[in-house]
Amino acid sequence: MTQASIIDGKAFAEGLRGKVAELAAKFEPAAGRKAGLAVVLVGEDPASQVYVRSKGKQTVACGMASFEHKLPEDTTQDVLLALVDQLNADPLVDGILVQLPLPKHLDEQAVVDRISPSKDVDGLTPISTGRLALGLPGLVPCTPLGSLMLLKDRLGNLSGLNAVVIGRSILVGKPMAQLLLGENCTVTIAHSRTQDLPEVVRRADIVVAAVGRPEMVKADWIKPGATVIDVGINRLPPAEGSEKGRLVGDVDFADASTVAGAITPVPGGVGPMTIAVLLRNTIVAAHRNADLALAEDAI
Ligand SMILES: Nc1nc2c(c(=O)[nH]1)N[C@@H](CN(C=O)c1ccc(C(=O)N[C@@H](CCC(=O)O)C(=O)O)cc1)CN2
Repeated sequence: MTQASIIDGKAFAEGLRGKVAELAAKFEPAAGRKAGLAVVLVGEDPASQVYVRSKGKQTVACGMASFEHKLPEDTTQDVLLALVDQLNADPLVDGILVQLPLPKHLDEQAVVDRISPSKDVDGLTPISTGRLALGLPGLVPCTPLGSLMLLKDRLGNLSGLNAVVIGRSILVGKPMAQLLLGENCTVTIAHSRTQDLPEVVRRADIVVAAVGRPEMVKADWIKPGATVIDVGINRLPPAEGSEKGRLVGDVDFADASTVAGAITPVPGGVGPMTIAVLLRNTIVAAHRNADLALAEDAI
């Protein structure tokens, strides 16, 4: 039985952060200030708190300024929009990220829409989304861009490959499909209403799973030798006697590894790329905002 090679997102992310740090070190004397990232967290969601803490630490470790804004769970839409306006106007802030999901009473899309496109390091505003769809340069959502970087590093040219993206979220599925289309893949977006999903996935040279259903994709869904990118991060219920459940992806890793050519693990695959690409997008935005040249394709 063959065994898939493991795509090490943690190591790749470390390399990317190293490149960001080099650029940030050169940016500071050229611009007369550090590149800056503002992260907004509303409420007490434990996973979001961990991600936001990690973002702050990694921003500072790369030599950029981190501005953290923590708001209570009962924050009103008006207060949140006023904070986004304030960050849009702040010349020390190059990138703004509102951690998702927001508490249910808030209108997520309206908040994202308020972010200035020049500071949209999450790539979620209508302008960024439209530019991606048109194939124009812009800021691209972090998880899909990180997944594409891993794919290109593993496979080189993706042109002509069949890609199936499972999931159609704004954060991952849709932008991922656009990025793969931009690489001349033949792209299928599968979702909860797709008929005979295993059969659709079996045609794919590249599978990107982003549905949020623990270990849904099995070995017999995978074309032998396919490259599998697992975007899912699901915490299983804790086993008896332990406090925390195991973290698994949307792909049954042990099972799919017997058929795939290469596969990302969870943890240590796509997850670490999400924050590394956020830092990459921040230094890119900083150069644009300060009118400094940067070879964006090189990072
Ligand atoms: N505004 C945004 N909100 C959210 C995004 C986003 O890109 N923009 N993505 C996710 C959460 N996320 C970052 O915000 C994120 C998820 C996972 C990881 C990560 O490194 N995961 C580790 C495991 C971590 C653990 O033990 O729990 C891994 O996979 O190895 C980083 C960032 C939703 N919200």
